Amino acid sequence: METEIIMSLILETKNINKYFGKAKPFHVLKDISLGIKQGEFASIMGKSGSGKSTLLYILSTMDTDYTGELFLQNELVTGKSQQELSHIRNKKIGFIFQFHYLLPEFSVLENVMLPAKKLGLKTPAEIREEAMDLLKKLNIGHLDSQKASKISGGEKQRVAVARALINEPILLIGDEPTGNLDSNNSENLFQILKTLKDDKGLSLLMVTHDEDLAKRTDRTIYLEDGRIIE
Ligand SMILES: Nc1ncnc2c1ncn2[C@@H]1O[C@H](COP(=O)(O)OP(=O)(O)OP(=O)(O)O)[C@@H](O)[C@H]1O
Repeated sequence: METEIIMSLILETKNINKYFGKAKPFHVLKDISLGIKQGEFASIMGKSGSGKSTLLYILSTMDTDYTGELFLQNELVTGKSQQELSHIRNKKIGFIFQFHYLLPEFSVLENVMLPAKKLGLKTPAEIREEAMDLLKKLNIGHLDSQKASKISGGEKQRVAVARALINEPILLIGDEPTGNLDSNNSENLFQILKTLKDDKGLSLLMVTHDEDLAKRTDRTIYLEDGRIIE
């Protein structure tokens, strides 16, 4: 029984601790142990300064300066080289941020294709076709050749979702993905994320300040002063 539960974890942390500063260290994350199952949509909430972004950086393998262990699909990623981590990140994790970080002078299609080109597992023609498919599924197929700087905020976030999905990740991590959107676009994006979970069995982990959205996820992880509180 226990094996079954362990097998289904997409992401797991064991006793993660993090300090900022050397002379007078500030203990920012305290014994964080959590697991995200396949097909689970989890949200992270907590006051400003509680450690949410710091935790996301570690979970997304971008910050390696911590103690404890991080597993992705039961594989220990803590201690791997930056090159290995970059490959794992590109292949397994999709990111959506509050600010989309699209390349403004590139077209919508080019922005979506970029992570797949970087990963280098498919031909440009295959990548183009898959990027186009994603844009169409997100109802922005008609914007493919528009410059990213020339589309609306809600459209930019949908492009960011397509970009996050192009390498078929197992986990989507969002740092306040709806934070910069009006309520209509926020709801729209939330529905898109929920569909990805329901239809594709994708695991999602999203930091949000929106209590109503958090309530509609499968589980909310509350952080207080760097600690998970139930
Ligand atoms: N590079 C750093 N050096 C020192 N302290 C830092 C650094 N980055 C963050 N902190 C501190 O760590 C704590 C947690 O910061 P973090 O950004 O993770 O909080 P947060 O919960 O994401 O906040 P917010 O909701 O405002 O984004 C804060 O007290 C912050 O001031």
